[in-house]
Amino acid sequence: MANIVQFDNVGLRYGTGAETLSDLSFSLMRGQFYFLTGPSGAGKTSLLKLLYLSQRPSRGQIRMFGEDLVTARRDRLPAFRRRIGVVFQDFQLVPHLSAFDNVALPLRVSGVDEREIAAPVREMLAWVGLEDRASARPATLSGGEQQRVAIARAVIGRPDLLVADEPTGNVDPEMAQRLLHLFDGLNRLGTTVVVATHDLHLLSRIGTAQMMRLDRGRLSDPTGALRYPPRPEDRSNAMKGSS
Ligand SMILES: Nc1ncnc2c1ncn2[C@@H]1O[C@H](COP(=O)(O)OP(=O)(O)OP(=O)(O)O)[C@@H](O)[C@H]1O
Repeated sequence: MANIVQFDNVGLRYGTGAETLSDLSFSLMRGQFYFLTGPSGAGKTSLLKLLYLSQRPSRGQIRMFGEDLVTARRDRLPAFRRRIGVVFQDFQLVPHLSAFDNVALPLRVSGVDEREIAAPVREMLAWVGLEDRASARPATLSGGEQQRVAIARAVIGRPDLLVADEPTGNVDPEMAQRLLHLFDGLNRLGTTVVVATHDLHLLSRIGTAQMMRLDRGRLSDPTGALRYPPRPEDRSNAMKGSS
């Protein structure tokens, strides 16, 4: 399995304060599902911001899709971003666009023919239970409805990497289950999925998911599964397991 993201000794500091994230070294594998957990303030959103390129690290190296992000030219970043679907904690819907046009946005940005946009957008809105609200502006939608529009927008372009920040925080358990099913389906098509959540109930739903746990800006990785390169003892354990 190829890795799609690799962090080496990454740190993030906002302004002149202490580091919010420290010594992050891990890789994310293509087609794998990850849950990111940890207490409030541990740095989950900050780590996701590094993943969806809204923050640059203060130190260390990040490789994504085989390229070094830290040294990449700024004009390369939009091309990277088009490969990443993001469900923001505060949704970040475009206020003057309808639910339909918000969901259509990634397809239009990627230059998909206008005649090929309506069907998938309607299908996606139906999946998240909003087929009747296609023409509604975000301000007229409830928090949970806005969240579902945000999710539909994040997944419609079948991104290589999906990053979701508490994507089920505003919906009931039944809808949470349905949305997770959507992520799972996308993951089965090859998208690497990273979901930050406090919802322990969700974690048990994807049996193949790996856990990433942040505590005060550091990743605890008891299994060594995220470590790159593997520690010698992980390598020998893996060899023992395969014999
Ligand atoms: N733009 C910023 N400027 C300064 N400090 C920030 C900024 N964003 C986050 N922080 C600080 O970084 C730390 C980690 O915040 P972050 O939002 O990443 O945590 P979190 O694990 O996502 O929390 P929660 O679960 O409550 O959403 C917090 O102490 C926060 O105050």
